[in-house]
Amino acid sequence: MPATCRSTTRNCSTLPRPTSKRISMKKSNIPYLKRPTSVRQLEDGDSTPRASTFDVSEGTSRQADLRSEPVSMTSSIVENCGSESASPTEARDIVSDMNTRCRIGAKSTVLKAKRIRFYRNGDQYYKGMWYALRCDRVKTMQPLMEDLNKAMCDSTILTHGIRHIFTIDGSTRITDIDQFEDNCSYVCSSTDTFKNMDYAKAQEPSWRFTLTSTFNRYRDSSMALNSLGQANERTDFVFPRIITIIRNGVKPRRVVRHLLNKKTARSFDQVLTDLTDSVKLDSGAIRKLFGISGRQVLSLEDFFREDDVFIAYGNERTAADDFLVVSEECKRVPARYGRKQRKSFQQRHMPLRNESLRLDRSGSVVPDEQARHLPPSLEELFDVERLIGDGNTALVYEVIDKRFNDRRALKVIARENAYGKEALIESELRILQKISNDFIVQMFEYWPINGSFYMSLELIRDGDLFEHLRQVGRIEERQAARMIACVAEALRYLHECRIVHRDVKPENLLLLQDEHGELALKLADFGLACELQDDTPLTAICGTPTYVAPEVLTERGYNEKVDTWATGIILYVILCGFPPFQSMEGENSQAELFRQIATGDFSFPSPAWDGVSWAVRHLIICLVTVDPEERFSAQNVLENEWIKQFGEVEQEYETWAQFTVQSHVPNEDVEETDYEYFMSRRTSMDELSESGREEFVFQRSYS
Ligand SMILES: Nc1ncnc2c1ncn2[C@@H]1O[C@H](COP(=O)(O)OP(=O)(O)OP(=O)(O)O)[C@@H](O)[C@H]1O
Repeated sequence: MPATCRSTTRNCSTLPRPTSKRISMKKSNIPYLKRPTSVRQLEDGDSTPRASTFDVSEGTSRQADLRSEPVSMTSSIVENCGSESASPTEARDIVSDMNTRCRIGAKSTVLKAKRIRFYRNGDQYYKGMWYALRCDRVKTMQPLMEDLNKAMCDSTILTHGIRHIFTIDGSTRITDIDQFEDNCSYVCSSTDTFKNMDYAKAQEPSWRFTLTSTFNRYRDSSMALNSLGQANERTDFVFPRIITIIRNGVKPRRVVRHLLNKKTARSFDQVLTDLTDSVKLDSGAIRKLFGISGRQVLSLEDFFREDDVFIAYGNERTAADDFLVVSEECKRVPARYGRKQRKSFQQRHMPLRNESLRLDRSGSVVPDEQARHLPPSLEELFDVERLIGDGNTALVYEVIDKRFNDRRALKVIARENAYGKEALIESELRILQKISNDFIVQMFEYWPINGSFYMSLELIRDGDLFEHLRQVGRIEERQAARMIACVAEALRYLHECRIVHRDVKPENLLLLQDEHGELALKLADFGLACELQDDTPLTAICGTPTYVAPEVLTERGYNEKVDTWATGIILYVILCGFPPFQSMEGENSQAELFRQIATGDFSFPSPAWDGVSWAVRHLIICLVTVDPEERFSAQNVLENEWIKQFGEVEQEYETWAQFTVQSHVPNEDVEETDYEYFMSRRTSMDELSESGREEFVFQRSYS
């Protein structure tokens, strides 16, 4: 062995993990050789791998190298390797690799390989695989087939293995190794039927018409239709709809919510691309989608049928078990899946805890025990007492801060949930650091540790407004006025600071007793909050369906007024126990819900609203106003007579309010029973809020 090789071996084996090894190999104009498939094989004395594969997908620069230079060994690899660092295992592999190359260099100096590209029969999405065929090593078809089978087949692609190889035009079947020509492309197939297509024009799945299981059947029509272009795709059936995508894999699986509407669903292609980005399958692009009912998604319209929960696959196989939603996944999947169905929904009721729609903060499932285990540096500071809150992305614990012997809330966003959302979490932290107000939950400290985030917050002991409502059913006007004043105070402060909360809802309003023993509220969860820049309207679609403002859905651009819309919805809900906008289960509930929100069409049905003042109805109308310009601001709320008088206004004001409300809501069906109201409005729980558990239904009496 030449001296250079020996010294290389010694240097490489002592080096830690590489950072630039691959780059230096490229610089040396050596084609990018994959590590020999088996180190053992080399150590056993078979000093040269039969052939090395070149995966085109690994980078264009490598392909360029491959095409421009013949396979040869130069001492520059050896020298470059000496400047690298490698982990012990990797270093051993590198050494074997280098040894192999050096010995090759020593023995034969020049190795000429044929550079051949292999495609998969009928796979328009496969960019091909380069293969360096050294005829002195691969003398028959059998070892070549073995290599190709290893590199190109799996349980879903070419499942029967490669049995036939064709020239790129299908004119000839290759039966002898000598038939391969340098710089030519070939097609590998399991069957003897060649599929004629333009293999060189490989592209990522375009998703227009077909997916893999029906792939072959539809391929030709798909390609023909693709050429018609996106403009021809029908979208007249598109309406605002939230779909839930479950990533296939080990349970509990990642669950992602996605809003479809005219803007986000212009084409099947666009939806699949967006879903690929947010679902992040290990295997790359989404290639198959099935509705939870088992129906495969083959077109844009399939997203708007009865299924709104889908399982996403790349190249993985489907299994019946994938369609069963386990309990840890249920909290992010609409209630009707995996939970007991409600038998009756004849009365309107409070929604289930509402999940925020945050396209860019879709969470994953992290078991409580996992998040409960604090890192050592925090274990020194806190004793965890109990879990007090379970949000979309965070778990909140009551803890004792040992430094001050004081109770705090510790909000934990586990790494699994924080992954990819760091910027948003940091924005939440930035905003929380900036603000301080009596009506907002205070953050004291925070720690980003190993990808997880921990926030020490003011502890609010009496739970949240949602749970309170669940217990009491409805809140009387005097109390409601105090509560809404708290919300308005918090919002006035935030809006003055040019901050929009974007997720005001009962679940994010924490309860405490003020110094007079009255219930007060503090606003929490700034996970969706953002700062307004100049007068630029916000456009990101987020919020919670029951409370979301129409301008968010219609994507006209919005500002801080989305928070006062939500305040109006909350005021309505706390006074009667159900939200103003609801849609009927069994129909396309979200579409109906969003349609109602967009039109702002609601009323005060009897008997739930009997006995509720006209003054507060007037305030609700001023808040639940479709035009944000016309809608009350937080300041307007604080100046409102009903708020200022704690729900007990003068008769004169009440008479004026009655006149104004009745002229605004001329067709109010004051005589309706709940059931009649329900049927006439064709409303029910929206997809996110519908109750799958009886205990979440308000036990209200309308006497
Ligand atoms: N400071 C606090 N004191 C007491 N309980 C709290 C506190 N902060 C949050 N909680 C409880 O924990 C729950 C979840 O907290 P939070 O809403 O901040 O989590 P999240 O995952 O960011 O929420 P979301 O589901 O809206 O994304 C709240 O609904 C509330 O019940």
